[in-house]
Amino acid sequence: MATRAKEQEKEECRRTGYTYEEYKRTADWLLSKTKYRPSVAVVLGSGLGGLADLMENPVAFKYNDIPNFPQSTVEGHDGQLIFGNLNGKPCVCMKGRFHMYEGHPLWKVTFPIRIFFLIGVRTVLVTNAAGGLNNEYKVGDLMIIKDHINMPGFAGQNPLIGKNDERFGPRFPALSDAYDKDLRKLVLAIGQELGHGNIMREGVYVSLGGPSYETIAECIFLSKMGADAVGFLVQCEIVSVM
Ligand SMILES: O=P(O)(O)O[C@H]1O[C@H](CO)[C@@H](O)[C@H]1O
Ligand SMILES: Nc1nc2[nH]cnc2c(=O)[nH]1
Repeated sequence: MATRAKEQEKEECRRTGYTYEEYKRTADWLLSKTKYRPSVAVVLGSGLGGLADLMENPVAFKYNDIPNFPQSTVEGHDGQLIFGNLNGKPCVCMKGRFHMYEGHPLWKVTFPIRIFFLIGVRTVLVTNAAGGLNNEYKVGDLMIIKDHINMPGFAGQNPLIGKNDERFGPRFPALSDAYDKDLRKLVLAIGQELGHGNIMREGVYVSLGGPSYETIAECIFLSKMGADAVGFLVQCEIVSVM
């Protein structure tokens, strides 16, 4: 690797985040390239990228082309940010997300959420492929997250570590209502209306760092702790802006 690139990588590792101006630069770049001004963002996890193909009049940006944007390295995560209309409503979709196990620090994993905030998004729907822990769940069930257990947080890994910028939220955000009650009710009601009531669940998501999946002993432990499903870091995306 060239010396300059190496130096840049080291510098990135030393950081705990971008400056507000750096986030703003990315947000302004996107706003200058599209006329869409979405208030809703959807993060599409493994196997769920197909939703972006339903967007009308899409305007797509490869993550590589967006200033400061991290790169997707996981199979099935396309690495595109797509603006367009979903059912007539302007939305922005992330086709592919970032994970800690790819080597990204958490402030980079959550980078797009701060960009969404700066472009005017106020509702974020986060999706992900997770492992079921609740014995009553079946393969293919859809669980709405009502609360989470942040295991990496117990070990000092949190996207909010570092100097706090109040423009993104308080130093100590309360998480007793991290997942909007009305939105959860709405998703359940729509699921039922569409005839999917039999696969709809509401539960607690526990996040681990990955990439190795859980042992049987770990699944028993996580389930006893109160978790219904397990995956690799979704909730940290939620808390990066409060
Ligand atoms: O939907 P995504 O974000 O890819 O998440 C799930 O899928 C990947 C592999 O199973 C893991 O990252 C897991 O958390
Ligand atoms: N951590 C984790 N992620 C998953 N994604 C899909 N299945 C699983 C699983 O069993 N565990």
